[in-house]
Amino acid sequence: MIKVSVVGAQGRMGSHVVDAVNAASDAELALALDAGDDLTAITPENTDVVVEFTVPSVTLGNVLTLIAQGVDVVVGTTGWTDEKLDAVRAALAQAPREGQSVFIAPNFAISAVLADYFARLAAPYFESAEVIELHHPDKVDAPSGTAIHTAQGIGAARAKAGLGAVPDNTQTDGGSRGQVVDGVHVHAVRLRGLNAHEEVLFGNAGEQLVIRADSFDRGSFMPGVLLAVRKVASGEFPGLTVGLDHFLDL
Ligand SMILES: NC(=O)C1=CN([C@@H]2O[C@H](COP(=O)(O)OP(=O)(O)OC[C@H]3O[C@@H](n4cnc5c(N)ncnc54)[C@H](O)[C@@H]3O)[C@@H](O)[C@H]2O)C=CC1
Ligand SMILES: O=C(O)C1=N[C@H](C(=O)O)C[C@H](O)C1
Repeated sequence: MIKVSVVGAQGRMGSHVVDAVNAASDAELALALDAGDDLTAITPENTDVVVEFTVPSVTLGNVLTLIAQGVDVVVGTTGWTDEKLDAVRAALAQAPREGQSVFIAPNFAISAVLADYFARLAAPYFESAEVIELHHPDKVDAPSGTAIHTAQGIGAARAKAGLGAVPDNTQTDGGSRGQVVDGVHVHAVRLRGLNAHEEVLFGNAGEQLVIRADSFDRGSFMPGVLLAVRKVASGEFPGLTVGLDHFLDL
């Protein structure tokens, strides 16, 4: 049995993870902690893997504390920058247990992971590319971590293919052109009734490709979370891994 603790256990995602762990035949719930709880209660004696779904402003601190506690961590919280990822790598290099793992996924839903993957494949073939993400209005960050990751992937694929800047003759902009991430415009919609959705638009003269992923329910993230827990617990992924695509045979 994999002993799993959940940090952010009272949140929208954390509470689903608690239920998913309780329902899994190969995992058991250890501690379920939330804001104000002492994370040093989590130790290698009671926990193999911690699942962390909190808020962008606290996740790095939580992950550093958990690394120092000697446990593996699966992170779904957004807000990760290159600097923060470097801080995790540095902490892992000093970790108390050999082969400790941290896994961070911008998105655990298979539809979103594949949309992101397909977007990277398509990117070299189109002059224009834009990303639209659409979420529930209780989300605290914009654009979504997934949209940033998708735009970064498109930007890297365009650069590798030698594509220049996307065509755009906008002369005035009050903010409607969105946030530019690695040369790709990213737009965020917040609408009651939505959960988590992303559309990637590619354009050439006379043609368009749209890749869309819709997550209608938070249950859609749980198979990916449990897959990550099992992969991390296997000990085959020491160090920092980012993205569920690493665990899929793509
Ligand atoms: N990677 C993925 O597939 C997904 C990622 N997310 C991301 O997960 C994060 C959480 O999303 P939700 O569950 O919707 O948010 P939420 O606001 O419902 O839950 C966050 C929870 O974290 C708790 N918390 C705050 N500070 C804490 C601390 N210092 N220590 C422990 N717990 C603390 C809060 O009390 C709350 O219960 C967001 O960054 C969101 O973007 C959301 C859905 C899927
Ligand atoms: O806050 C959410 O809900 C989600 N957050 C993640 C993100 O910002 O990409 C993943 C998914 O989009 C749901």
